[in-house]
Amino acid sequence: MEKHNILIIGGYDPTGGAGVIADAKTAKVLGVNPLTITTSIIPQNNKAVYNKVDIPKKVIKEQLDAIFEDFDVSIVKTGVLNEDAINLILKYKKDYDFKIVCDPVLKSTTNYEFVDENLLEKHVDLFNECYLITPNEEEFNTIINFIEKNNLWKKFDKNPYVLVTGTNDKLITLKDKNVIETIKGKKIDKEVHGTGCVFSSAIASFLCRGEELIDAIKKAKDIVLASVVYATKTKYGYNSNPTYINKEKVIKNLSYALYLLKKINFSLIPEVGSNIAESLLLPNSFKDVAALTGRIIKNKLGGFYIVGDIEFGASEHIAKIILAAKNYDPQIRACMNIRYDEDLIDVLSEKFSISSFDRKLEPPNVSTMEWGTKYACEKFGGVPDIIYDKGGDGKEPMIRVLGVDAIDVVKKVAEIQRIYDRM
Ligand SMILES: Nc1ncnc2c1ncn2[C@@H]1O[C@H](COP(=O)(O)OP(=O)(O)O)[C@@H](O)[C@H]1O
Ligand SMILES: Cc1ncc(COP(=O)(O)OP(=O)(O)O)c(N)n1
Repeated sequence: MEKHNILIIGGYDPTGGAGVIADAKTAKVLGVNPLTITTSIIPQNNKAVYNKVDIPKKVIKEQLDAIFEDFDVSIVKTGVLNEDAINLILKYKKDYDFKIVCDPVLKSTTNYEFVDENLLEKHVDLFNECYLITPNEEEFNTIINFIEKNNLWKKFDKNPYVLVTGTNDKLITLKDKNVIETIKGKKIDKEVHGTGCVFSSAIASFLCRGEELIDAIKKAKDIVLASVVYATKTKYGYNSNPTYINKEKVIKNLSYALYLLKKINFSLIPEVGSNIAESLLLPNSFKDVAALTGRIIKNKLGGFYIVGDIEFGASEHIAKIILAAKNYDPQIRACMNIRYDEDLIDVLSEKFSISSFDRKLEPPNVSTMEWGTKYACEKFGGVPDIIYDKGGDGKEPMIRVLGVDAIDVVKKVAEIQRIYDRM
């Protein structure tokens, strides 16, 4: 029987940017089986929420009965709820041993109020039974003020964890509010629909996989950051896109990229050899970048050898290009250096975006790759497909191909090789 079942109970956002669809996408990306119960249909998009139609209590109960009759559920993650849904969850909590992660969605990013004071008081009954509550700072202050104003602390005989979310997230317990841990984050300049849903369902999913709470939160932070970086642009905003980029994914991409490279007659190999690298999302150092421990080098038969293994921290040179490029486009995580050819560059401009730097302009005491990549990206106004330089004292001219992952880079290299072979 499926071990990792998470039951998501929340509202239905037809765009999939938030609500049970966003939660289910997140759980699925994390290898957890998403069981979902819809409490209300909420027609909306990134411009506005247009309605909220509650599902009848009988139908919510039938969904619960059907699931618990056939599945073991270790974690229940809640989003937009109504009073009937809360009463049923509390009833089931008495009969089944599951932890509740509650994302108290009081209002939407587009300022639609999901919860009035009567329903907020009902939420207080639920909070007491939660393992973790994940309000953003505004929701947290609303909840605490409401409990204080209505003298509702007497309803709490338990002390649930609360993660007050923001750029940095603060883990406390509800009653004594001592800070247990602060989880630091990176803010991307983008307003994305559904980040609260993705974050809380990612935490719930990692808990479902057996992670301890603080580890689950830290790993979920990477997921929600990726959901922002890879968010889907819509007419009025961005929809969250839960994405899991971990070391396993990076190594798999590089392995498949090398498999593809062996399928082409790759001959654009520089004297110093080529390397190909891919990083984790928003790498902090070359240790977050995987590459070949050796090189791709020419053999005497006009082909090439792939020397070494794929390891994180294996290449500082190519890593510096990716580390610099990420500041211009966080989706660019891969790069490969190939042989420079002047005639080729002229032709490539018809198919690829290109920029360059001149080593003669390099300031003293800088990393050439870091300075050169920044220079080329500034000149281009982003990250181009290709960055080249014509070499310098004892330095071979070089073409560097950049992309969203190693597979993307090798596909570009294959096209460049086809163009070169036709010249
Ligand atoms: N633009 C962003 N860049 C990076 N992280 C973000 C961004 N937007 C939201 N997050 C993260 O998603 C989580 C939930 O976002 P938050 O704004 O706190 O809640 P909500 O979206 O429910 O208002 C937080 O950990 C926050 O850091
Ligand atoms: C059905 C549904 N559930 C949750 C939300 C909240 O989404 P959003 O407004 O983007 O807020 P966060 O998920 O970022 O807290 C919704 N709009 N619809």
